[in-house]
Amino acid sequence: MVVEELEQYGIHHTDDRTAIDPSPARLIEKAVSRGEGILTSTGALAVTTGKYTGRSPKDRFIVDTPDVHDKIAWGNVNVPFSEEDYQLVHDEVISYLSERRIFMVHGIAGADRRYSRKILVLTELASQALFAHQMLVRPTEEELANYGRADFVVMACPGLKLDPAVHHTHSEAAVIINFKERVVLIAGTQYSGEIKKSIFSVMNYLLPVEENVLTMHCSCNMNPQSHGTTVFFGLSGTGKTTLSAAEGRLLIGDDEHGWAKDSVFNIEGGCYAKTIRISEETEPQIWHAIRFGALCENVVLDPNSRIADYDDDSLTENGRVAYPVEFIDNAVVKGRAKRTPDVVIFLTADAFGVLPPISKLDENAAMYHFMTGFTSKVAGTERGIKEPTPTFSSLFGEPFMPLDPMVYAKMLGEKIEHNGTRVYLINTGWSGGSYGTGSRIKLKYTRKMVEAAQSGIIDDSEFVHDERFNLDVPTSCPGVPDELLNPRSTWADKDAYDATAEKLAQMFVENAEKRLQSMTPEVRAAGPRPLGK
Ligand SMILES: Nc1ncnc2c1ncn2[C@@H]1O[C@H](COP(=O)(O)OP(=O)(O)O)[C@@H](O)[C@H]1O
Ligand SMILES: C=C(OP(=O)(O)O)C(=O)O
Ligand SMILES: [Mn+2]
Repeated sequence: MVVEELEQYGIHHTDDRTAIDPSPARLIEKAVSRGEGILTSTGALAVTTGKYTGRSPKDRFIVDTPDVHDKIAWGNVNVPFSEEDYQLVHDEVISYLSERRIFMVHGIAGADRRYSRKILVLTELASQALFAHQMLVRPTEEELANYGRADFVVMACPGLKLDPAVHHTHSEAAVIINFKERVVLIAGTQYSGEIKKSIFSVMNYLLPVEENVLTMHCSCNMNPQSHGTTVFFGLSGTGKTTLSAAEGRLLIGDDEHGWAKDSVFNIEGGCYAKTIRISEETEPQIWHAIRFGALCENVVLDPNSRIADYDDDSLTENGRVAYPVEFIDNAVVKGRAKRTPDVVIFLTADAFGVLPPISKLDENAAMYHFMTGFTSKVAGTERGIKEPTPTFSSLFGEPFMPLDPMVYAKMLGEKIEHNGTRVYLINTGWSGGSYGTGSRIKLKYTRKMVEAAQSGIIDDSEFVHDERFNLDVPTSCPGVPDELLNPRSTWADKDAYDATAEKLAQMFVENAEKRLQSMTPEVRAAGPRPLGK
């Protein structure tokens, strides 16, 4: 059976210890007995991932085959890889896996079964199999019995180091997506984020092209009474995971969703939260999800008590924990809502400390900011990022989007218009100065702003128009000090604020000129307008 199944994917397996869909308990026992990891004091499995503790965008490739050649937005993000080189790496991966014990996880991407795809993950590590099991949508027994051939196969070999001179990769690591063969090859990196984000990239191609479903880099939660849903777009570190796990809301998912004509659904079955400086007080739900069945990556433990020190960044700022959605008390285990989002929130973490913490966007401003995707990358999630770095990333997720950004932007624009969705821009970044002088806006205040946007009460505030950023800013919000809502008032040095704000407004304009040629004049006019002073 196993041998036959693997043969379908070209693996002539000789090791009879292949493990098929072991339970989390068995995977954890295996991982511990093989020395892959240890248990934390709360029962989570803890591993370290070596050199790669974050995603490695320079090592990510898409195979340039004729069927996708004209559809992919090739460039720095979607880097082409030749079919010949793919074959070389593929053969290497196949012979590597053929000689080893393999862990197989039959998973699903897409909680709304009308749009789901079967994803088979093959990995050499029990701990990565645990990750795949907890992070993908878990098939029912019936679905497992009728699984058949997978739609996509992910082969993860963290221990296989490639040779750039031979394999024409960027380094010893590579993540290579092949839409023709329906295979993802991962070599040389153990950071599990590569598994989930490569599957996301695959879905970001398949669902818009084959199903007319908009895929989004966002979290999603629901009002338990009205069932109204909110999606939170945002690049890494802006607060998707943190803010979607909220008291009094039902969690749908923390990172990847589809928006169909009559539903919004999680692409995954688990969450992948940052652990750095987490506290029980500010993030209680995530805190309590760090338990047996969860996988911690690069979290520092006391050698004897095995108590985690979440403040210790000596391994990385990007410590993580992966857990199934049901580890959050109030999760929608089915992973979908039978209605479309009422509220869209764009999260940005502005390290300049000059954008208002909340503003309301009309349709044109929503399109402008979706196309622009401004934030500051925080340390750790991507290799090489050591401190907050301003960046523009279309759709708040360019690294994962294989198609032209306009494809997704048009779909979102139509959906927002059709649904009458309210859109807000929320800055979870700095206040009272830039990174270094100011401080990060307090999570408790951001949560209040999110609640006010969700309930709509924020719309009852007075609004002032910030001329420079061209944003409508409320002057009050329940539970938030008024002065916090106007960033200029939080800076002691007003001249410094003006100069910094002017610089950022100018960066928006330059970005639009360079990268967003396809914006309509109305959309472009909705962006920042430097005051020239
Ligand atoms: N005001 C705030 N809003 C959101 N997150 C905040 C805020 N202040 C600090 N943080 C921290 O920033 C990080 C946000 O990361 P996360 O929620 O994992 O983002 P994402 O899921 O978008 O990558 C968390 O570590 C959180 O504790
Ligand atoms: C896992 C990731 O996602 P996020 O930081 O958005 O949670 C990542 O970007 O590697
Ligand atoms: Mn996240």
